[in-house]
Amino acid sequence: MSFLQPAGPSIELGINIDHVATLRNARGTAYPDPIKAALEAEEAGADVITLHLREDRRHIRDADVKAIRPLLKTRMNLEAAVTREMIDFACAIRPQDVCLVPEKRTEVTTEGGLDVIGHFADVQAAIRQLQQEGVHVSLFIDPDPQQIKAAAEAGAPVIELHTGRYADATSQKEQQDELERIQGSVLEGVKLGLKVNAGHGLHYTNVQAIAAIPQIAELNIGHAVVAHAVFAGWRNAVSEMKAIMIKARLAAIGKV
Ligand SMILES: CC(=O)[C@@H](O)[C@H](O)COP(=O)(O)O
Ligand SMILES: NCC(=O)COP(=O)(O)O
Repeated sequence: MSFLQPAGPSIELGINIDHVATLRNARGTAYPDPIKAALEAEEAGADVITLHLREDRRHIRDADVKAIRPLLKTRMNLEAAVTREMIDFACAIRPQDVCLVPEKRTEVTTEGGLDVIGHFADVQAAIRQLQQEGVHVSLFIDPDPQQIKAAAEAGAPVIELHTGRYADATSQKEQQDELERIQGSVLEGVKLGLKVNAGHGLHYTNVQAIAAIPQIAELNIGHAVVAHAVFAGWRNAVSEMKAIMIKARLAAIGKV
């Protein structure tokens, strides 16, 4: 398949359950239960369950990951920082997918992509260690051609493009510029033989343009789905997001 050809109608939804745990942790209760959220999300159409074990354990905890791993019918995408502790933990859990992400203790959320160029040897070693356990490794990077090239050189088969700047754009022009940057980066990634995913800050009215990029394989979405669930219910929030993504993809490739 040429990288200029549409990848097709298929686009997968990874539901990030981090902020179900944020709500649970806020009151130290056992509810809402991230395990229940993961299993119900699968029933509502999620193709992947994404969860980020942060170094400060502010939302997902080790016990959540361990409990959820054997119960999933789909795939687990564990987001982890490039540290000895996290890579060893991920190797012990052996999720289907691990996405290596940057992390700062004081950030409110993941502010940007992993600097693969600046931490090349560590990233490459982490990829190799995880691949020895049969894990598909993804790198969460900015839509930047140099970082994409470095990701391919480091041996990652998958990249996830950070869509935060697109999501946070404060003008139409800025959003359009960011969208074009993402579109160009998707083609760069595909040209290098990478599977290209995307995510961060996507919600029910900004996801369409990203889902419409035909070569994107998977979107990971969390905060907006948890927020919408307050009003719509969890399963509805998941299935509405999936339906919006598929509609946008089919329209983009002329199938509707
Ligand atoms: C890496 C990433 O984008 C997700 O893990 C997302 O950031 C989840 O929310 P927090 O950033 O609040 O952990
Ligand atoms: N990797 C991005 C992700 O998992 C979801 O991010 P968000 O939708 O919670 O911003």
